[in-house]
Amino acid sequence: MDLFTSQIDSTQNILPKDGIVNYFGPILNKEKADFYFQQLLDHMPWEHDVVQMFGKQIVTKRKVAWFGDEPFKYTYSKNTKKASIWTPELLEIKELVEKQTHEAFNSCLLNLYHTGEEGMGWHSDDEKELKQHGAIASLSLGSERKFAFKHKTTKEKTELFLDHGSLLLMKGETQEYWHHRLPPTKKVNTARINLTFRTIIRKT
Ligand SMILES: O=C(O)CCC(=O)C(=O)O
Ligand SMILES: [Fe+2]
Repeated sequence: MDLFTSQIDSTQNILPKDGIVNYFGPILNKEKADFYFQQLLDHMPWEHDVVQMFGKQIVTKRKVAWFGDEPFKYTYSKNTKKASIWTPELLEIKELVEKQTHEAFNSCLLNLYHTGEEGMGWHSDDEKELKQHGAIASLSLGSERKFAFKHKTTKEKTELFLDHGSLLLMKGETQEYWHHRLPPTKKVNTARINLTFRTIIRKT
């Protein structure tokens, strides 16, 4: 193990309280991370997202794609989407993420940020379709970006950089007590793809 990787402790909680966030650093080597980045960039059915802002529907520059075990329906910002079924590449990545985290996931939301000027505002991943206190694993590909957490009541902040091929895991009460965001930046001119693996509650 080299000095760089040995400095990342994936068992360390990067939140001071009210939730658990672990940063694993890169779990893919550069060659594999470059390969998946290009594959996903070229072959995902990318669509602009629609979000609710000050009571209005806004079409984002950022694009999304959504996959799952089944054609799950998922509603956020008053917008209902239907999941596509996993591609072979996404299944490979999902298995890798599950092995690292010892968690299981049944869906994935992918985000494509074309440049640093695209980001995602403060939110928590607490939609009613998601398993309560379920783990969310976030794999980053492409340009390195800052990611931030802010406590909903105390406003404490924690920030970190998400590297090419890296994995972040949010679990426990994280979504209940913390917001997170991907701040926009003028310092980055290249694209980033993020995959967030989640658990959707199956309706019986
Ligand atoms: O791009 C990221 O790192 C975060 C994405 C995110 O928070 C989400 O999709 O809910
Ligand atoms: Fe999120």
